[in-house]
Amino acid sequence: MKELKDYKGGHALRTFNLLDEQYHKPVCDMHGDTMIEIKNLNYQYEDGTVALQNVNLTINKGEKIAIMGPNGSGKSTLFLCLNGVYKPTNGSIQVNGEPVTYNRNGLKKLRQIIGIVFQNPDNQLFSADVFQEISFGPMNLGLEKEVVRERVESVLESLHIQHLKKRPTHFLSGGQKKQVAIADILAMKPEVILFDEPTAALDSYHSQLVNDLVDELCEAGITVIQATHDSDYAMAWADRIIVIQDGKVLVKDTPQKVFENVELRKKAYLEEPNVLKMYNCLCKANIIEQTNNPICPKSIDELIKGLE
Ligand SMILES: Nc1ncnc2c1ncn2[C@@H]1O[C@H](COP(=O)(O)OP(=O)(O)OP(=O)(O)O)[C@@H](O)[C@H]1O
Repeated sequence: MKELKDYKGGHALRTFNLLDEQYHKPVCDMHGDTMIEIKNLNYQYEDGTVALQNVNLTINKGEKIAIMGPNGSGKSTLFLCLNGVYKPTNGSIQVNGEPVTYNRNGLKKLRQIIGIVFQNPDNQLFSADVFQEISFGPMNLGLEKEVVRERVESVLESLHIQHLKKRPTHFLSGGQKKQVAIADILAMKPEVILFDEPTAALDSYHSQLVNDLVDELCEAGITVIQATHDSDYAMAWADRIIVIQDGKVLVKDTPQKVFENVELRKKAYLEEPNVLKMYNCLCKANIIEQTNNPICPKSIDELIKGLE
């Protein structure tokens, strides 16, 4: 069993036990194996709104993907298609090489593989108390009561929220609801987790908790796809950024390539990451020689280390 680092200040998620029966996949270099293949995906809402148009994407196992784009560009709709809440109007989605089927069994199988943490936890939590809430998914999988209990306890412990176990879900604070919504999904042990703006409405302490958890999941080999408006975070965290606008994929590339494209940033209302601003200033002042260092580091920490 591999254990991850203890968290700064000892306050956060403690260790997340990897490679126990928690996850199916061992920690290894899984990049390169296709996890999700989306072909010509279109989605139109009942009122006629076309939310996704001709989306083509390949997402590899273990990849860290940030989905960015202005409000209303189609990020949440894409997530809901990936989790089978919406059936594409046209096009197809393959997961682990198999096309998604929209009957009961097909959707059950899909949701075991792909979990979604909704932007607003009130759309996700519906059980009377936290224990019941987190048990719901594993119970639905038909697991033994004792196995379900163990899974719930383990997830509560990993997230450091054992104290919430008996609390009514509707009395929880926004940050606590978000943690329980994440626990819901972890208890299902998915291979892919979709986080729809996971730190929106969280204070900096709880944002850090969520970001630390995401890092642990990635280290465990889970494929994580996050919708975010935070350029600094996406620059530092993502392997690739997919930019969506008006339901279409504008670009899918490394964070550096995406953010260095000034036209694209303007078009998609993406903020310039601070590290890139600083890098450009240092290049202009000849403190960094751009010819020798043509790629902007992903974070200010890395940039400073490079100057030492
Ligand atoms: N239930 C619905 N019925 C009709 N149109 C919808 C519905 N839900 C979303 N839309 C529309 O679909 C488009 C894409 O919305 P979506 O929520 O996917 O965008 P988003 O990129 O996630 O936005 P945000 O960054 O604001 O969360 C928008 O034009 C939105 O108004």
